[in-house]
Amino acid sequence: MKKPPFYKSVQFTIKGLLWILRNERNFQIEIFGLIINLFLIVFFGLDPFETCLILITSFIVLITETVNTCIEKICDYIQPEFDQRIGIIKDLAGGAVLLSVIVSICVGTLVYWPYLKLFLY
Ligand SMILES: Nc1ncnc2c1ncn2[C@@H]1O[C@H](COP(=O)(O)OP(=O)(O)OP(=O)(O)O)[C@@H](O)[C@H]1O
Repeated sequence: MKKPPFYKSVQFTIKGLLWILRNERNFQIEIFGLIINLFLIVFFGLDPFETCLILITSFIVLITETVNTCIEKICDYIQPEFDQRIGIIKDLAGGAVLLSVIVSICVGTLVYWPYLKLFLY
């Protein structure tokens, strides 16, 4: 198959991201989380290092969710019936999302806590 031009490849990837945004509830929730983080970054005036930490961990969650959805789609395509091996593959992919969410909560707590303390007391 002939390789599409670069701008076409970019169009395909944007199509993929729009698809996941329209169809996957977890991805929508995580995008909402990113929007809240963007608001908090501006509200608390985080420094560049803290901003990078929050953005990197937020995007790691979105990336793992995208890969998880991709793995689920492949699994459903190759084995629509119940299969224990498919079950463990999907559980592992879901586990990767959970790990990324845990690290983003830890980083978020460490970064925001000093600002929250100042804001509350
Ligand atoms: N074909 C299958 N065979 C065996 N177990 C399956 C199969 N499909 C799904 N499962 C089990 O059900 C769980 C949920 O799978 P499903 O495809 O519904 O993902 P989901 O609910 O959309 O997950 P996520 O919230 O991560 O998007 C899997 O983690 C797995 O344990």
